Amino acid sequence: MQIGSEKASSLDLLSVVVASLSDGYGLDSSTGDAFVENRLLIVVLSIVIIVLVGCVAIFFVWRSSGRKPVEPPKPLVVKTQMDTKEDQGKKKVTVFFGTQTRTAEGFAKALAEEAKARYPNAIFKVMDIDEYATEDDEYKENLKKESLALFFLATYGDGEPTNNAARFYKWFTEGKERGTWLENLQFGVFSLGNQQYEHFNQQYEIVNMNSAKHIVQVGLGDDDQGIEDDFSAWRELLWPELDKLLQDENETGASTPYIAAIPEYRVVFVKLE
Ligand SMILES: Cc1cc2nc3c(=O)[nH]c(=O)nc-3n(C[C@H](O)[C@H](O)[C@H](O)COP(=O)(O)O)c2cc1C
Repeated sequence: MQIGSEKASSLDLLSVVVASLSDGYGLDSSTGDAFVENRLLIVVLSIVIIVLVGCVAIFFVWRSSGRKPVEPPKPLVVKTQMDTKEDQGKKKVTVFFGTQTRTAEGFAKALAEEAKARYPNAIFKVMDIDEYATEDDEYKENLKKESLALFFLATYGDGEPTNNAARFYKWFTEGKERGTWLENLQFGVFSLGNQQYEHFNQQYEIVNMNSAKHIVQVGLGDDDQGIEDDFSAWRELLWPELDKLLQDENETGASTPYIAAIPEYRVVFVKLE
């Protein structure tokens, strides 16, 4: 074999490599020779593998270049109740909740459900206060459009807001000109807390806006005593106020939504022959 020769072919080189490898692994010289003799087969196999790998690579390049760039998913448009035609002209009430362990959320939903039955001509929308606005400016723009809102806000730590109300709290307490754009907003607040804490129920203060009007006194829910009862008592104060705001003039009373169906009878006298 002409290793030193300048004309040594690549096949010779390969044979040498295979032969030296076989030596290194303790194969005897006859086995090594067998490898060398089959070098053509090895080279052919190598070429086949290289061609196959190349084809696969070309296929993937072709496939990816032929495809349209992946578009980012379109934001999910949530069809709110306000979007439908039959809802237009109806009065709208937004029920916000700021919660950590979901008590406030449960109260907000329970109230909205009962209110829907009482006031079929109004729309009640329950909102996680964090999801109400993605940008701080959106709070202002959205709140300007509200006319009636109910807030269920729990207090944590040293009178701090819940995580989902923290952004709203920061924006609201740092805001300067809220007086002007909240002129049209009427609202009610049910605050959730526990009197064992020093800063009992402080969160309601964040919605204690000057220009906006409380439709009902603030409900102070005390988790230490029976917050469900506090909620029920506050609800009873709320309904008469909502009656005034949401009941149609021709409605007799929202507290009696059930109308009994009275069957009609007709008496027919039959003359017997
Ligand atoms: C860790 C912790 C801290 C709390 N801090 C306060 C507080 O500072 N003031 C208060 O009035 N209540 C405080 N509470 C009571 C909660 O506000 C009360 O349990 C409320 O009902 C929880 O409402 P949520 O389930 O909607 O989060 C605290 C409760 C926990 C567990």
